[in-house]
Amino acid sequence: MEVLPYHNLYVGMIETLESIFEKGDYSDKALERTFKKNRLWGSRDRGFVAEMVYDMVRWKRTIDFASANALRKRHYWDFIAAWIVMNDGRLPDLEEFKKVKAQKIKGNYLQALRIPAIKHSISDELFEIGQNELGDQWITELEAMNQAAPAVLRVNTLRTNEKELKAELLDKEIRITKLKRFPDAYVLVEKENLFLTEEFKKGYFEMQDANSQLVAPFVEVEPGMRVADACAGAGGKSLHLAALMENKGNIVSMDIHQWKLNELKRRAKRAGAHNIQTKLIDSTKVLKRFNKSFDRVLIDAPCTGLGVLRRNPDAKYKLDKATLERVLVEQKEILETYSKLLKPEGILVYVTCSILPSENSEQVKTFLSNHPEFTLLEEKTLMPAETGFDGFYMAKMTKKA
Ligand SMILES: C[S@@+](CC[C@H](N)C(=O)[O-])C[C@H]1O[C@@H](n2cnc3c(N)ncnc32)[C@H](O)[C@@H]1O
Repeated sequence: MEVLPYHNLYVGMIETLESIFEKGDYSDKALERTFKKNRLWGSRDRGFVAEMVYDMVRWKRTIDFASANALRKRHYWDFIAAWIVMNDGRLPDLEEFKKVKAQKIKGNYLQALRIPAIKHSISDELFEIGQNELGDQWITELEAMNQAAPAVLRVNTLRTNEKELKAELLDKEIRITKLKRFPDAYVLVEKENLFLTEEFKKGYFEMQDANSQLVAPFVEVEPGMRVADACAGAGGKSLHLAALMENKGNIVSMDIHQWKLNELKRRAKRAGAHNIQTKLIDSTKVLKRFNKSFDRVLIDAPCTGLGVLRRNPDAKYKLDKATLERVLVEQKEILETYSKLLKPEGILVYVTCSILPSENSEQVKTFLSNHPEFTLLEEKTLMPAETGFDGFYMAKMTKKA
């Protein structure tokens, strides 16, 4: 690991970690604030701080153990030192690192490796949940999800095409390579902040994990159809559906939060997606008029997010059994409620970004046993370790005439 020696970088790092660990801020937002405050940092400085912060969030529990609970004592310098020592890095020659006992840290770290939940930096409760549902596979998946996620983009075919986007980005020395088996997915070769590019502002692409890009094609939409995106959030899937439908037909993007739908509208405008209409679901009554009116219903259900821990490592310490129980009830209700919107012979797709069978195949099995008018057409579980991308589950069902 390359370790930069400048004192101010560590001060910024500590401020960022405090706001993440103590105030519960999102890592990207906390980093953004730190960078705004330190405008003189160059790209190498920013890259170093960002990578350290993301890694330390990912390995928080392991580092805390190796540093003899530095975090609990709010000894952030010791916490950072432990991370550097664990990675065989050279501690910078700074006053705050002078008293660090590297041998002690290494000894603690060896001990940490013998306790699975600490080794994989996850809460005991969540470790147990995964093990109960996935057995030995859980460790393999945890190992995969403790890696940094690749940056993947989806070319927005409503605005541009592969050739044009590639050429424009290359002009700025940004290289992307095509991912086989994913029609519009490209992976970023070197780290870059793509959100700052002119091409992003023009709506030429969206950042979207490769497996997530398999959801909209799974819905089998066609131009001119009427489609409900029942849990649309900020619209990742709605935008992709609009592109596949070539802006023809009608997508109703629903959510229980207006602020998410506002963000969706903003993104749709940028992406040139004109066939999306948003609908706030503030009571199930508003859904009555939509009964049996859609050719396709996509339910991208709220879930534990256990397939996307790479992007959201903080969840490893926050998710618990009570959250899982609550989410299971919500998913069941959402399936009941929104499946009513489907026309006979239409297609209903249930999706989560979790890898737990209880949120996935078991939910679908229960739904099908209560609804003999539906039949299962296809089911896919995408595991992070096998695919190299985020974990997803999708089930395709149809309703008899
Ligand atoms: C997995 S996220 C959706 C992500 C989104 N489809 C995307 O591709 O960006 C689940 C969404 O379901 C919404 N939600 C939760 N309960 C809901 C309900 N009863 N009806 C509609 N949406 C709901 C949440 O607000 C959240 O935005």
